Amino acid sequence: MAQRLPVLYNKKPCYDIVFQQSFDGLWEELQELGASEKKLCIVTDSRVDELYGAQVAELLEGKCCKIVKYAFPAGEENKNLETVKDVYRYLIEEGFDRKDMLLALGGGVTGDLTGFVAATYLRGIDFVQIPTTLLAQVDSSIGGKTGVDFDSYKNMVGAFKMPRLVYMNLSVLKTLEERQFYSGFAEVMKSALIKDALFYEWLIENMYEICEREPATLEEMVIRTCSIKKMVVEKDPTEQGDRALLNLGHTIGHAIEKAKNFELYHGECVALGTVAAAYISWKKEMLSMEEFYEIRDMFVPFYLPISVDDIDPQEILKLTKSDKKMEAGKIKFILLKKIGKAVIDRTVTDDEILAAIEEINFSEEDAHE
Ligand SMILES: NC(=O)c1ccc[n+]([C@@H]2O[C@H](COP(=O)([O-])OP(=O)(O)OC[C@H]3O[C@@H](n4cnc5c(N)ncnc54)[C@H](O)[C@@H]3O)[C@@H](O)[C@H]2O)c1
Ligand SMILES: O=C(O)C(=O)C[C@@H](O)[C@H](O)[C@H](O)COP(=O)(O)O
Ligand SMILES: [Zn+2]
Repeated sequence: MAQRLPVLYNKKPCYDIVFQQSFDGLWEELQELGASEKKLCIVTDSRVDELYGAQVAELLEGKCCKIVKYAFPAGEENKNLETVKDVYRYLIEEGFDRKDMLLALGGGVTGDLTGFVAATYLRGIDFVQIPTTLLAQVDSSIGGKTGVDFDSYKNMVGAFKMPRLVYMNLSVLKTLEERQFYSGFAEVMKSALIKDALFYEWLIENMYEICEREPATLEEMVIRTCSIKKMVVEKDPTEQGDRALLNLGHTIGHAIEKAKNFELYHGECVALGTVAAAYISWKKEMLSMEEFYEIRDMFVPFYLPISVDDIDPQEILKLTKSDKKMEAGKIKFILLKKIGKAVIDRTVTDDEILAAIEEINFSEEDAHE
């Protein structure tokens, strides 16, 4: 029996998150959304297409009006308006109208991009999230933040657009590359750090099983992380307030992602940004020194970086201040009071940011320690 978490939007039931171990239950779920009468377009990236594209298409073949597929080249560098335009053109050629539906099959790049196409094509068309990376399962497929990068600014153009369904086949996590798996784990850690100290303890206790990708452990981990995200986005769907807590590690993280030209993955940059945010929290006497080191060192067994080489602190500062989180000239920073409790802070100074960047700046001395 599939596990299911309903998500509310403006206090009304909006969509379900369905947890399965295969794609077998997908058609049944789509049928509930009237898919028999619709054209469906699977939007995916080249890598996921190779792995799962045919399997998902075959499953839906002959059941809906028409099933087509659009695959774009994998990678963050393609999460942009050019790819969006390519998808629009394909949908027009295939005669998609407002009653039809898009299926985002892939990681966060595919989900963000397809969701944005769904928000804007013909002023809005339904879409379903079928997340296939750990990151997309625990974070990006839920909550309706969609969008693309613009001129290398992260997520600069976007829309809130709720999916009609989030269908997770947890078994696909076994084909993820190590680095991608641990990149997704950074968002798991983030969720525990901002909201759930007990879950954080559980992650430590289950470290071995998580790294081994033991299916029952992964299932519990994904469901618990999704429950945190559900709780946050239900209270504040359009980030007027506390949803910003989900941005822990992202303020400096997005700056590093851009500065490194997407060489480092999103979750890796979130890990670095979280260490920096925890450092600022310690220096502001919000977080104890012990907790700072505890948080920093917790990333290490999950192969996540806690320092980065070849960065220019002044450039990172500049990029941090050009992210979307500026309000009336002040950066909205997410800091930690303790493990399991984050707060929004608007008092972080340039010097505090620079000191935090220095803390994560890899130096020759670190190499000899
Ligand atoms: N909308 C949100 O709330 C939200 C939340 C977090 C992150 N994001 C965004 O998500 C993006 C990162 O997502 P991501 O880390 O999933 O990256 P991604 O979508 O680029 O996927 C990473 C790589 O894994 C491959 N892949 C996907 N599923 C696979 C599988 N099962 N087996 C093997 N390979 C597979 C992909 O082809 C790709 O090469 C960033 O753009 C970030 O900004 C959005
Ligand atoms: O869902 C949210 O809200 C988040 O902030 C989740 C983040 O993990 C995600 O990376 C998001 O895309 C960041 O949003 P942005 O508005 O800072 O671009
Ligand atoms: Zn993120």
